[in-house]
Amino acid sequence: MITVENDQSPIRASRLEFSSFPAFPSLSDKVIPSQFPAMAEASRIFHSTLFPTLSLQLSKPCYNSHVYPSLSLKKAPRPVQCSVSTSETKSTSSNATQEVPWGCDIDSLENAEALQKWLSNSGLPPQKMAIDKVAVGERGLVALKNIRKGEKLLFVPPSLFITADSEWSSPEAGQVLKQYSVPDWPLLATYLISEASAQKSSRWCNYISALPRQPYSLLYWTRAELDRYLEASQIRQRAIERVTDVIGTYNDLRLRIFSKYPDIFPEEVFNMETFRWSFGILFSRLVRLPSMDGKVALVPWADMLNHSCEVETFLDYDKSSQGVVFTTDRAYQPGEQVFISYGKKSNGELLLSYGFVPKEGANPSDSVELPLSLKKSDKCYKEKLEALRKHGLSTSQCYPIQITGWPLELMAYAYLAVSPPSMSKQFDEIAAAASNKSTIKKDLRYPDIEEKALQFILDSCESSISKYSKFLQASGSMDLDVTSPKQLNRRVFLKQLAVDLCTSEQRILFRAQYILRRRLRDMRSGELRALRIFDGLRNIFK
Ligand SMILES: C[S@@+](CC[C@H](N)C(=O)[O-])C[C@H]1O[C@@H](n2cnc3c(N)ncnc32)[C@H](O)[C@@H]1O
Repeated sequence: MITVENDQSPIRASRLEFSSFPAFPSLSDKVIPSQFPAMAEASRIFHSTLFPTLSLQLSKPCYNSHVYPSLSLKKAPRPVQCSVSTSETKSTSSNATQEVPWGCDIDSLENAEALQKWLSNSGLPPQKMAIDKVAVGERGLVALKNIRKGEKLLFVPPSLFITADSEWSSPEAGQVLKQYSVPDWPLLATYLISEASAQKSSRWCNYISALPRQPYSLLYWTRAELDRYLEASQIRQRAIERVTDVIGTYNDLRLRIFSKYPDIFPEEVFNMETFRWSFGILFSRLVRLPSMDGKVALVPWADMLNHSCEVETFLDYDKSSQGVVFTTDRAYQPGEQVFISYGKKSNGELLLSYGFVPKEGANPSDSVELPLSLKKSDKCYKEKLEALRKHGLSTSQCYPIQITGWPLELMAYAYLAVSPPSMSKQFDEIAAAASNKSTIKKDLRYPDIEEKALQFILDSCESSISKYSKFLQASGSMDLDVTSPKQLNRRVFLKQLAVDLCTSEQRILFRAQYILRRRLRDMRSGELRALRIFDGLRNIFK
């Protein structure tokens, strides 16, 4: 989705309290306005609606993989099994080459003119921008006139939104899905395929023809590509989970609904490839509109805007003008590309949903997931695990680190990991502080084990850093083993994205490593000084 309610993203930590380097104060519960509701929300949909079993599949839960309440299909209370092979199966290996028979290549302006014409005939007011080829994002909206800072733009009326309430070209298909109370995301994914297959008889024909034939997102990376290029990054696991969710969603729809109505949902049209496409479109273009009670919608025209980490303006429904708008936070001159923000997302999240990585250092919201684990050899392993489980956590947790700090929950987890048996009475309190769900005081201090806790985080950072270094060193010689030029181009492109991501994630870890080493050095030299003073005093008294 185009804009995400980033802090509430299902994928990313919600409501983390960050402690910043070097003083560790906490910034808590900063809620950021949402625009392109993207990927994050999708995962919430999967986990919370159709597929109650999915969240249980995570063997190594990331920090908030479990935050979504579960709702289920009214007519299908039985849990759904999603079987996804983690090897390079047909469904994942062939996805790089298979394309749907609609949409277009976005490196050209094919179909863009027809889209603009259709939009103005369908109620889009005259615009100060037009679709054009751009340096960032291939196609985008470019200013036709001077645009002032603080100006409202777009005004896309609700009649042009695609929502869960939109009319179907095939009313029977819509009725069946409503009868099964299919949640918004799978419903919209099915709707898009249904309308695309209706071609000219769909009112969205011009819109669909201008959508990318193959949206950029990690949904289109094969399992082998994820393993090869993203081994060092936790985003690999998130991408696998997302692919699993999409395949599970499709299988669930097929088993429960499509197979019962083969005339309405023929497999030639409603299949894994078309669902990969429609979910790819939703992940990269769906908008969540806070001023419409969080309704999700595809908003033609608005979804031609590309993201910039430097702007802080989001799409939303404007009640006074009754349309989707955004307010510019800077001026634009004719010919300049106009940007919005897709939300405060890390580079990994941008790659996951939108298929791009911002330039190094350009994203102030960038973060990296640091995995932490309890040691199996810990004398209190069982007790600690119990305390963690009680608070919805596991022996392995990922916490996001930013260039400016890390969440207080991470420090709490580290305290728990290094706490000795004599602290067993505090395990519960510490585990609660390590969870983003609990509201208890997070800023714990245990001076006796602080050094050990910091060393534990440092060790985890260094172990992650070495994985990134290994990949980055090896990446230079990768990919020379392909035979076709097309395959080579694709690999070089994916590898570059992975190198950019890994470089940015490693950079954050280097910063954390520096801060941790400095703190440990200061603590140790302080201890040494105290010891010397103590020895000095002892000698005097002798
Ligand atoms: C909502 S669409 C924006 C319109 C899109 N460029 C098009 O031609 O259809 C989101 C997609 O635009 C591209 N995009 C957006 N912002 C970008 C950026 N800053 N850098 C590179 N690609 C970007 C990505 O392909 C992303 O999946």
